[in-house]
Amino acid sequence: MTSALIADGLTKRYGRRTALKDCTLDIPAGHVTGLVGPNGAGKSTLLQLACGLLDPTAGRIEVLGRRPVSGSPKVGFVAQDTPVYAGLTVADHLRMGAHLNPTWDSALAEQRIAQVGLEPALKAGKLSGGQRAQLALTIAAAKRPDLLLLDEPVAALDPLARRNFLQGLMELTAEQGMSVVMSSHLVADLERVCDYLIVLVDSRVQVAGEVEDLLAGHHRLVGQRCDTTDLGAGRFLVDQSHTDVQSTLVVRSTAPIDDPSWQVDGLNLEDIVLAYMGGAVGKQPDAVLRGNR
Ligand SMILES: Nc1ncnc2c1ncn2[C@@H]1O[C@H](COP(=O)(O)OP(=O)(O)OP(=O)(O)O)[C@@H](O)[C@H]1O
Repeated sequence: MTSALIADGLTKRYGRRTALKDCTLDIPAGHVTGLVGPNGAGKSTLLQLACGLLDPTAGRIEVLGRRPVSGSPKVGFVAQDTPVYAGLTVADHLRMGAHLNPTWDSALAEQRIAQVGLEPALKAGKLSGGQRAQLALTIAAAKRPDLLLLDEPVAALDPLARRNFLQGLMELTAEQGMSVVMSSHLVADLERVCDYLIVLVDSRVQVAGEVEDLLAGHHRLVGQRCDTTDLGAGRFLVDQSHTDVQSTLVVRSTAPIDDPSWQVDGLNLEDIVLAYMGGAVGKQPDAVLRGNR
């Protein structure tokens, strides 16, 4: 199997509101994928379509080569509010997980609970946000899924708890070789753990690809004020700002830019994400938009 998730023209509408529009993706298996975008961009909707909690309005989605089915043992899902049963203990959660999941790995669950310092007899309602997130991750991972979907798993965590959570996630992916798709607003965190990135803005995928390729393929160009409508073949404008004398462009390019009229610098992942989130893509003609995908 080579794809963890394929979407083709995937669209989800709630009544008249479009949450996801014409989304086309092919996420290779074995990656930790970051899903980033502003509030309301459609991230949760995409994850819920991927785990079978929602049905598409139009288009197609395939997860691990099949149409998503809610409750599949091959797919683990941790929802945005890391739901746990307040009246049940940590140990009760593990017993329930074992009862409900044919592929449950008790050793993994118990080892993780001990490792992250969760007291088995403690009721989940008494756990902190970070501990709840660790419990939810443990339950999802102990299913030994091939794909783990995490909806803003670290949003409520302090920096130390976040680091511990992400460290735990990296260990799990290294040990189990599973694919992960994780939404977050914290791009610096995603940069540490993700090797694939999707930027979703206004219900549309603006860019998706291997982090390494995105870093290599995006450039900041600074030079004399210019007309940006013609950047040349294979170059696509992502964002632009101008003063009276100077233009600063963020450009995606299929080849290195070797042009003495520009000062060309690399970008980090956060720069790239911000360029797409606040950038010129949505204001460009269709031809340029298509080129960006
Ligand atoms: N059950 C629903 N009924 C109606 N509209 C919805 C529903 N769920 C989501 N939406 C709308 O769909 C759009 C996408 O929402 P979604 O929750 O997928 O965004 P998101 O990127 O996850 O946002 P956030 O970063 O704030 O969690 C939003 O405009 C939202 O208001």
